[in-house]
Amino acid sequence: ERAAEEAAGRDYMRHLDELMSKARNKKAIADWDYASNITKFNEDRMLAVALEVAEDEKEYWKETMSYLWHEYEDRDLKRMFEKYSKLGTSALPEDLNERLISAISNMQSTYAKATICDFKDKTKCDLHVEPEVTEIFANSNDPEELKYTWLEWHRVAGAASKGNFTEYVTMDNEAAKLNGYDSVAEWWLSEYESDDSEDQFASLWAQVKPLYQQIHAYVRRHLRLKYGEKVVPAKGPIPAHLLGNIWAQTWNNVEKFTRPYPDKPDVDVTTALQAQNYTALKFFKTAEDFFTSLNLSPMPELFWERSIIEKPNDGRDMVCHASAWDFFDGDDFRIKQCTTITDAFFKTTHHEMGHIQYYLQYKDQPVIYRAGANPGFHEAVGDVIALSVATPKHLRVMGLLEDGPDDIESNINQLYKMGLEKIVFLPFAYLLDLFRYGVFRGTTTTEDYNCHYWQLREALQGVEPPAPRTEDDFDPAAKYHISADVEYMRYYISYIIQFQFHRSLCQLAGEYDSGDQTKLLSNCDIYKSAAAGEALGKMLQMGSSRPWSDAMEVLTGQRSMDASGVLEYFAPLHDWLKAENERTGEFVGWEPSTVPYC
Ligand SMILES: C=C(C[SeH])C(=O)N1CCC[C@H]1C(=O)O
Ligand SMILES: [Zn+2]
Repeated sequence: ERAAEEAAGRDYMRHLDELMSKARNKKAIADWDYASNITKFNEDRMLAVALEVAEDEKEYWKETMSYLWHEYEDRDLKRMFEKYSKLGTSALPEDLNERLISAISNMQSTYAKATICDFKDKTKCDLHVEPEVTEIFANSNDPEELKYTWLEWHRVAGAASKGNFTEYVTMDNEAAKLNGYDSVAEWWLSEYESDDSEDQFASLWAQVKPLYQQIHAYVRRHLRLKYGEKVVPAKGPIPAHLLGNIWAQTWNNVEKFTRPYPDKPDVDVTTALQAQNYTALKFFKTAEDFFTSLNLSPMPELFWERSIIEKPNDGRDMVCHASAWDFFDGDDFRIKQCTTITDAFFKTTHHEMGHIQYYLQYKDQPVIYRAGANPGFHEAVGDVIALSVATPKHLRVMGLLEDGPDDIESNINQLYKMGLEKIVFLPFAYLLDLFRYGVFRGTTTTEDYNCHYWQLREALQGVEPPAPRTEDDFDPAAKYHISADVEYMRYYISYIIQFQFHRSLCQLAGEYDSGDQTKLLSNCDIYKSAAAGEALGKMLQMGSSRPWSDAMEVLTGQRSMDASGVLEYFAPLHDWLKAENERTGEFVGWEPSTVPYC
């Protein structure tokens, strides 16, 4: 009897998979059309399709819940039913779902359309965050220009969305409760499939915090030398506008004037890319070549036809923030990004193509399993490839870096450059969702949004705002993912596990052996390694069909996330920074900020 019931359940799952493939395809097309051309017409169509699909999903859900899947023996069949039992935002009554979708699309539109005036030419007022504001933070050395630009961007893209954000929190929490979660925080955490995920995240931070504090202290000293004691306090947090990035999330743009050994040859990839006339298309073809060198999949024809790889110049409003899209029909996969010819975008292109590669590897899974093993896995794929590309060894193979010394000092310079991207990012990524967990749980109310945000920014990241802040400001929404309802713990996890993946892939490629000092993890390049490619492909093909520990084990032999990969990779830098901060007597850590923000 039960066997017959399970057989009926299996048939139903096959049928539902077909229906869900069509529903998700229809929704993805409407979402793409809106994000790539923000008009009232496209917004209305996106909303109408979302509500129509939500109604269909409600019907499917009723049918799904009529099966006795809790008693099923077949673990895989049970896993599929369990995942389909979570209706998501479609569980909301139509009017509340409409309010939720509108609140998010209003924030997305505000962020995409936000412009500021130029500091030097106040008549030029069409500066967007990409590329103009990003470019100012990459190249300006004028604290006043940086402060002005920082304040303006946070006014037009942050404060402007406070109302919509509050509406979004209320509606999204309602949806969470209808799915059996106390708040959106628990819903987001459920994606990591452990009952102690928050403790795991906290323990990872405890492991990497000492390394972060060392690089923070070193950078603060060099910024103080450059801008003076009045601008950069000796023992205080670092003012957020001086770190080369509008969100202070990665600091690679201060590398050129803070390098440990300035007289060693520079590794300025941006200059080389521009000098060699790289184009956005060449970025994509180069990234594709790395994946095919591992015997992984090339980009399909439709990808090249339908992706948007440069900012359109037809005056349309578009969500420029880089994204990779699965249209759930097994053929249509696209990237949308506003490429500029910089080292940062060269890496972003690999990052986005990592998402596409994951989509391609699991495209034959049932739709319900076409996701990362956990959200961090999806963010790690492209970055793992970029870790190989970023090595001097690989850059020389590409002709982007002339031959130079492979001595200790050059290696410290290289590790420092990588640390400004990978170590520095960890507290930022961690705190962004610590902030939102507090908001969803109600421990942070609308009266203390900005205060709690900056308390976390000071406590974990050791940065402070360039000027006093009040609750009329709403600085979190000045970051795309807060305005676009994109969970962010995935990036924190990615920046930890990508080093576990990199270490295993490097061992498979014969590029790394922990006992062999001549094979540094930070100089490993897995390019053309069939063994590495095969192992990576096997993990990616699993999608979310098994708990992420099983996927992690397939590639690394480990079943848990740990910081041993990142600590091993940066060990020489950690030692060097400790010695250097002792030599200069730099205070490690930071005293409370004197800038009022609560
Ligand atoms: C490139 C993407 C799209 Se998934 C992105 O949002 N990233 C990649 C690095 C961290 C995070 C960010 O830009 O904040
Ligand atoms: Zn990503």
